[in-house]
Amino acid sequence: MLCVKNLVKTFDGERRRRSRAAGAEPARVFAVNDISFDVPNGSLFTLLGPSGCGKTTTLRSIAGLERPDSGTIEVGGRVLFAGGSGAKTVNVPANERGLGMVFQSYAIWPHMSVFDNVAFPLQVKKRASRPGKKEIAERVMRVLQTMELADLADRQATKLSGGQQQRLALARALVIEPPLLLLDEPLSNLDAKLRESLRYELKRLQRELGITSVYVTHDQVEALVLSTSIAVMKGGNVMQLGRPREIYENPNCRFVAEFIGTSNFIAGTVAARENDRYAVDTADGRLLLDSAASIPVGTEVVVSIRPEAVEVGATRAGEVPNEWTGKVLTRAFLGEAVDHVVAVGKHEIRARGNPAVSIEPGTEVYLRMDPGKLTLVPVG
Ligand SMILES: Nc1ncnc2c1ncn2[C@@H]1O[C@H](COP(=O)(O)OP(=O)(O)OP(=O)(O)O)[C@@H](O)[C@H]1O
Repeated sequence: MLCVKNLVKTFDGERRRRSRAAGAEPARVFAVNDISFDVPNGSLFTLLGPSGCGKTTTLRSIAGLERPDSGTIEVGGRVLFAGGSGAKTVNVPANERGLGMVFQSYAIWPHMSVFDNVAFPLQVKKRASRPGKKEIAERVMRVLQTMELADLADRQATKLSGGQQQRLALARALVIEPPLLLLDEPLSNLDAKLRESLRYELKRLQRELGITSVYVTHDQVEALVLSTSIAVMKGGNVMQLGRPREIYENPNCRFVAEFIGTSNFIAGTVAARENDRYAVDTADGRLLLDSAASIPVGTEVVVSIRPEAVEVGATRAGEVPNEWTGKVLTRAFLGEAVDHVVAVGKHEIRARGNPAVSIEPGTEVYLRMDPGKLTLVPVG
């Protein structure tokens, strides 16, 4: 459905004092640095990354609100942008791209009712493609029902709660039945509880309506919950692209592992390998792990393990791989889980588990790490 190829977007950077004196051109900032991705029909694709990584610029380029330096953007086979050396330039204006957009600030029209807010994008269509009054009313009510706002159709838009206003913004984007929906941090202005419930609602809607969407967020949990696939961005580049579980369980670099959740990192050297079973020697003992990666014996690596994959026990299991002895340093109750930070030699390892297992700091414990849940991360 959406195909982005070799997209580059630069901005004028800050002029350095000395180079300004010499009359030099300001340096260019590569907000988006040659990225490519495809979003299949009906899926929700997330651009995830820290502030300034280029996700909004990518989204705005797709929307037609930013003019890329080069690359191509196609939606459903229609070229919306093509540019760069040698290419014939195409740049369809934003209002002719027919895409749905929802932004962080929901920007509903305050002087209108809920119904009129949603009807407006249809009423202002060019005469040839504008639906009749009856059809507009039907389409508006259908989308209001989906968003569970039908009962509030006559209410003035400003007299809605934050969550209802954001649902209204979504309804307004959906009513034009866009081939592609662009969402830029649509939940970030809401409080934590509402954000969570709308997250699930969005997922349900996306599934039911099968809308192809591009979603921008810096919230890794939101990305994991909502997405069909995720592109993790850093400094204008896509560091890893994959399904949520793949990215969470098999991060391809330390940046992704750290960004997508709290991981434990244990440095070591590959000591042996037999098929997919690796032995990695670390400062605090040997770790056995399964990986399909092809890494030669002698390579320095980092082993990553999620806190929830580390089991803490007060008694020794024996005869299991990766059982390490340590001492509980701290314990934190998180409601549905308990975190223990355990000192093992040089390492401090975080374990997250069932709150039924809560162990006093100072206690000697046994950590068990399942070889299938350890990930080899290339150093660097
Ligand atoms: N209009 C602009 N002029 C100059 N630099 C810009 C402009 N817009 C963005 N940038 C720069 O481009 C880079 C990418 O910005 P972008 O807004 O795409 O990041 P982001 O990942 O969406 O961040 P955030 O989550 O904070 O919105 C940043 O270094 C930013 O400072």
